[in-house]
Amino acid sequence: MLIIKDLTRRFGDRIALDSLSLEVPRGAFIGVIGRSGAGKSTFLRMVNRLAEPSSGQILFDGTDVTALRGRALRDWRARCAMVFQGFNLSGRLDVLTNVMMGRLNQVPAYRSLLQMWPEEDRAIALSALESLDIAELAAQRAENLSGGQQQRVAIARALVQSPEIILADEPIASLDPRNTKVVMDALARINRDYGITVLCNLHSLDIARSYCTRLVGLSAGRLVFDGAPDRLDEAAARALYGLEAAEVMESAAAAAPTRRQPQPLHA
Ligand SMILES: Nc1ncnc2c1ncn2[C@@H]1O[C@H](COP(=O)(O)OP(=O)(O)OP(=O)(O)O)[C@@H](O)[C@H]1O
Repeated sequence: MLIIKDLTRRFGDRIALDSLSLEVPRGAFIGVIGRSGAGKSTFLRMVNRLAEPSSGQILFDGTDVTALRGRALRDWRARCAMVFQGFNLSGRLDVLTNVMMGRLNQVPAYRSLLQMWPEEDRAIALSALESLDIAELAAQRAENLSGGQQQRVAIARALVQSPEIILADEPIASLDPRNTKVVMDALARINRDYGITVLCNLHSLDIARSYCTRLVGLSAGRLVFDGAPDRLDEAAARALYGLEAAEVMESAAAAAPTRRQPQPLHA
């Protein structure tokens, strides 16, 4: 169980996240929604400790994550893998090496520098690529892939960390609708098949409602909604999206009303 207690982050006078408290059970698929600047990225980055809280606590299975230092902090970062909007791959390296980078926590640094990856890590990386249906891309340079393929490589890299949580920060923001579906289906499948908790920042309410089992809505750093997607009514949408609420609700209603079942990546 991930427990967030009164988590707050200030940047000077500005409060990016304001006393957020949440309990996230294992295996949840949570969509973090809200307008630009609501505090979604700041929240996810603090869970991974890429950003430091100004106050408050993050607990995971009883461990105080906010107090971790050194090796224990590196281990935590391996247990809650991040997936970014911009993929963060090394474009000139091949796909397999990019994925094996996710094993760095388990491999001495000199081995990765010398490209001396243990056979076992190669096998783990290949198997992660297979589970995302992109094993045939293993030898290609990452920069030659489409956005959707690159994001699946980034998800494979997250998977080989054997994480308990995946923190996906706008993973589909730069993708077209087809690749959006491929990437969201991949996250849904990982959540379902491996029981990995997923926290996913999303701009699109339509996508959030289709894929997530619970929505956490932030507005100006404060929690204004926490519940099942079908409980997000017009009043909650107004609290989240202000004047744009009607527009956002309309486009979400026009899309599939029920939670999408993940489809095979290449049906
Ligand atoms: N490093 C920083 N320095 C100063 N202010 C920051 C910094 N990072 C975030 N902020 C501010 O904190 C607030 C929350 O930002 P955050 O990026 O978490 O929002 P968001 O909901 O993820 O937005 P978006 O959807 O546009 O990515 C914003 O007002 C932002 O300007």
